[in-house]
Amino acid sequence: MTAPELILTPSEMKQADRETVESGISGIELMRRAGHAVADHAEKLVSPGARIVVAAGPGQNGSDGFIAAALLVGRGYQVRLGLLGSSDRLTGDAAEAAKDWTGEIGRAEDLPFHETDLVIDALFGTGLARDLEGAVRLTVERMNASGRPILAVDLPSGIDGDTGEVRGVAVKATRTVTFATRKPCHLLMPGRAYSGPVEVADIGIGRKILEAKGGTLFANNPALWNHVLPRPGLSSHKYERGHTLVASGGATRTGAARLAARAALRIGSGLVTVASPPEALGVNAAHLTAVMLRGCDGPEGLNTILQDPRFNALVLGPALGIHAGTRAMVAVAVHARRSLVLDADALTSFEGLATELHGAFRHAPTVLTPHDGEFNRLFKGHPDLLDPASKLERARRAAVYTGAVLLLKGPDTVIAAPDGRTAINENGTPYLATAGSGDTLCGLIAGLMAQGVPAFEAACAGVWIHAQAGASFGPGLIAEDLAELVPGVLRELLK
Ligand SMILES: NC(=O)C1=CN([C@@H]2O[C@H](COP(=O)(O)OP(=O)(O)OC[C@H]3O[C@@H](n4cnc5c(N)ncnc54)[C@H](O)[C@@H]3O)[C@@H](O)[C@H]2O)[C@@H](O)CC1
Ligand SMILES: [K+]
Repeated sequence: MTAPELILTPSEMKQADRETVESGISGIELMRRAGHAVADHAEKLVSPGARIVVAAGPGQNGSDGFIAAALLVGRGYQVRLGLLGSSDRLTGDAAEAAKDWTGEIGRAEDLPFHETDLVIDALFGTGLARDLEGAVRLTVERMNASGRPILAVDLPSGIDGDTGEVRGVAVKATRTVTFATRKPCHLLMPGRAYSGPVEVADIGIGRKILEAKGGTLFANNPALWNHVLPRPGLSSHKYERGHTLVASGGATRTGAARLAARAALRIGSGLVTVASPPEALGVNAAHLTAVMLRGCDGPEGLNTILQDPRFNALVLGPALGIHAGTRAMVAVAVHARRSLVLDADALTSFEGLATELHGAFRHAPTVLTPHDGEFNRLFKGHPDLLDPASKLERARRAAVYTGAVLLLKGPDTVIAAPDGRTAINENGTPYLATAGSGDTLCGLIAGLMAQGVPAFEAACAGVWIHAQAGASFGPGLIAEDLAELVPGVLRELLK
């Protein structure tokens, strides 16, 4: 089984680095390995004889640049190096690394970015501490304007390693070589777009150390959850595969629930029922076949249905209406302690009332699936949840606050569990931004939970499968297609 891909934050990586040094590999040796990895990668991009320009910063990111520059000269490249600031100010390992370079040290500001075959960006890495301004800013702008291929060392300079945000201005890299693990900025937008394809170089920091210092943040891919996906045995029957209930909106707002229901069925929920307001029974009945239908008049109706313990997973929110009745249905669901997915109107009905959800979901597996707008409305008046610059941090805090798995949607969907585990998704496609796409996602997650998949894994798997299905279709995708594409994705996963 492949191990899940760990993502370490800059400060976690610093600790892993320190621990590795304590275990006997020197700091300068780690830097040399990093420099080697950069040189090796550059060699894949341009052939010996080519011109390479290295822009080095004052910290260890610059040191990696110095070491790579020296190696590349030895391999027959024409290398020019420019430093930000004066070389007299380099200290410790950085001063040591600079000694490898015996060529001229120019000023980073003066480098001929337009007249080179490759730029190596070694200005700043994980030590970026403030926005880029003045001469540094101009240097980065000139680098970007050159139109030449840019290889970023560790991360594109100007991108915040934790948040993926641009600090004033940032290098638009063609590719990035990073060390030991990817950092959050390689997966979170806009950092992901600025990084280009990212190669992770092994510089000898062991998995045990990485797990001890990080261990809570992952790239969302099948290695994280494939082992808990339901694999029905020969003797399984539908009642063992769970029963998902999806609440429908009124007569003119029923499609969302059916999309969710269909998705729950496709992902393997043994039975799926749409709980419909009496006035919408006709329209729902006209469109449902394998999915069953039951009348459900508001919170009381839901309470009655949930007396039957076989309904073990529930979707509330899609087109349900923004009002007190929806809040009351959420309260019924919470009280019934079923696996629960809340989206759309079920979240927006609590606009400005998030305190009512404080700790509310601690007692049953629950997944909340807001996009940024819904998140901001839901947690209005809670700056501690809204203000962190990092999407990771916002999702993590909201998960702890509510006791639910918080799935914050976007091109870089973040899934955070109250216990701290967090994953960042990256297989999304812009074609998923289509009406009803979110309803389908709810159904996938609830359908997995109905089959006993824990909330965090169900949310992660649901997001990934949803995105994979969308990507496999591409242009022209509509939400109705998504559930029909799920079997193809599952077939690959369950091989
Ligand atoms: N385990 C790892 O990840 C390893 C990382 N190494 C490298 O070490 C780097 C981190 O090194 P450092 O901690 O020295 O940090 P950086 O080299 O990223 O930057 C720190 C320096 O930049 C200055 N600085 C920060 N923001 C600035 C701004 N906006 N404008 C002007 N100056 C600014 C700081 O004063 C400091 O001198 C990594 O990115 C990576 O390249 C490798 O050398 C070895 C192993
Ligand atoms: K860099």
